[in-house]
Amino acid sequence: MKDILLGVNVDHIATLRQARGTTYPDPAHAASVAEHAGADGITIHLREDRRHIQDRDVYVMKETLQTRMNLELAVTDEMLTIACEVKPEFCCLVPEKREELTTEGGLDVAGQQDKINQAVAQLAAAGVKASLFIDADKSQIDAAVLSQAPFIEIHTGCYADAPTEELQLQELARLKGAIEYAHSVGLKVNAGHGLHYFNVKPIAAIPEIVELNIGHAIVARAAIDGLDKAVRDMKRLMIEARL
Ligand SMILES: CC(=O)[C@@H](O)[C@H](O)COP(=O)(O)O
Ligand SMILES: NCC(=O)COP(=O)(O)O
Repeated sequence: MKDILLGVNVDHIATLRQARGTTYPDPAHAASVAEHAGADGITIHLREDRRHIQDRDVYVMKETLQTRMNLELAVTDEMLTIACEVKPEFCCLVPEKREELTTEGGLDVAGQQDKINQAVAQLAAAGVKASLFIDADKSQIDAAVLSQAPFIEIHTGCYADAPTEELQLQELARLKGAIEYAHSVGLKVNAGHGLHYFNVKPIAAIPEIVELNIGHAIVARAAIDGLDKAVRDMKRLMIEARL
């Protein structure tokens, strides 16, 4: 059986922190817990609007991660400068829209080939392996090969969000075809977005996938699984205060 890696995305821990402007919960702390639980890497997305991960988090995690950082970034001068300074092991280039709830689609590599080629070369010169977050589309895969990025991450959102089982099976077949093709042309293939406890298995079974990046479902599960202890701890403190 071939190994598959899990990259845990801790953006959603930072979302909770930013909602109140507190210092907790700390994504670096969450990353450490995830690593102790077996995460093979930590994914963070420094969005241009800084809605969750902050610059400071990136620099702190560069010092504290025991595994490796996969830093997701938009293809802008500001972000590429940060990536070249931080030098994460991987940098995943993603599309970004300010008003989106989450990353809605893959990066259009074919439509901005020169810009992506330059970004991949800039990262490579800094010793950072680039990954391109793309849809399961042959023309985007071919463009990724042209860019010389060693990795792609296939966006699994269309599969995860498919409204019926039939459409989900169609999406799964499309993902499998694209992943097989990408692997055959020499790319290392990761996948992720929208994966959760009830839809991950058919994706994890695709043998060419190196790593899955999963965040929202894991953080949501952690909140529910940890709630019992969290309530007990608070109640105990309150009772202790009256003793
Ligand atoms: C590119 C990607 O899929 C992740 O960065 C994911 O989007 C993280 O969550 P947000 O979309 O909430 O930033
Ligand atoms: N690149 C996908 C990712 O990092 C995690 O996405 P999600 O599980 O939070 O939807």
